[in-house]
Amino acid sequence: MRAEASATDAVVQDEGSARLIDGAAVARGVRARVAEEVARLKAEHGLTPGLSVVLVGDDPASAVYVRNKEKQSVEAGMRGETIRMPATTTQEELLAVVDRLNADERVHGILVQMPLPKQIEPAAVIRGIRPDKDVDAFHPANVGKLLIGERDGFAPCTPAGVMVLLEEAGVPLKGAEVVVVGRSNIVGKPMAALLMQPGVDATVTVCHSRTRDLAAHTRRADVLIAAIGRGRFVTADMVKPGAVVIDVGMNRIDDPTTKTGTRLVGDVDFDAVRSVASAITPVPGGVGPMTIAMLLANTVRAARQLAGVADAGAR
Ligand SMILES: Nc1nc2c(c(=O)[nH]1)N[C@@H](CN(C=O)c1ccc(C(=O)N[C@@H](CCC(=O)O)C(=O)O)cc1)CN2
Repeated sequence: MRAEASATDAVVQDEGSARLIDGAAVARGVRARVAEEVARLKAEHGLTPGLSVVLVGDDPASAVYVRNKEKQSVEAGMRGETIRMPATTTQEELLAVVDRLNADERVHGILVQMPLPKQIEPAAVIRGIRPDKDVDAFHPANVGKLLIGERDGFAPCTPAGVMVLLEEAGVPLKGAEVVVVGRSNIVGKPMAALLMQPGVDATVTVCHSRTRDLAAHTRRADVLIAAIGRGRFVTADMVKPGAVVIDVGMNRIDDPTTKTGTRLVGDVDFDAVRSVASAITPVPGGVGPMTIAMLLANTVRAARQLAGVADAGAR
């Protein structure tokens, strides 16, 4: 199966402003392809892909993401489970659970939800997950494989989702100037690696909080990817007219006009940038929904690889 599922209605256009890249619609397409592949694996190989998510503590946002991961994996026909552990869990206790999942043949994908409580070192937990079940693709073995282009590893879900959005929106990348703002291990760095892959062939610049004259870099971008974690950081004057703008940010800000008193904004000043860009992802409804869709796609691939079943799309 190819994750680059064909989705209808990926792009919506309003007069006089940038096309909206509809991540929710593209994610639905990816999930539909995942469900088809799960049905095939069950029927032809008696194989049910299994995803186990571990949630430590009671971060309210994490609880929502984890619930959606289980719900969407079950809807796709997979075996989905959530293991909930208290906020007082020690690193050893968490590693013991990870070890059990590593050894469980019904489990093909393991994910430990981030952030973790302070007493637990995320790097130690990530290293504890078997690389061939590491569907988050945070393990150094998968990071390395991505960088050197070994295709049996996994790509992290959020940047992999951005690649699918760009493809669905028909954005040309070969030789294009792509500027990534943000250098995190989860988004910025793997995003740059995916864009540099042979066959994609973008020219990539990675900027960050210490970059001198950031706007001089961002204004050169044909495709600008904002992943710096600061609300509405990218303003209209930082964007080249006609650029494609992908907003990976998710920042909750106070808004007394809403029922909850807060609102989600991206790293891009959406209303202003929309009148300069040619296409843009909204927040919410842009990159966010792709994260879980790509997690399901990675889990199906893990199941296939662990069982030695060929990719139907590659036959
Ligand atoms: N182990 C991991 N932990 C975390 C990851 C991850 O990929 N692996 N990413 C984020 C959280 N996350 C998934 O875990 C995630 C974030 C956002 C969305 C999403 O669909 N967002 C919606 C808006 C949701 C809202 O209203 O709050 C959107 O942007 O439209 C899905 C998954 C950190 N932890």
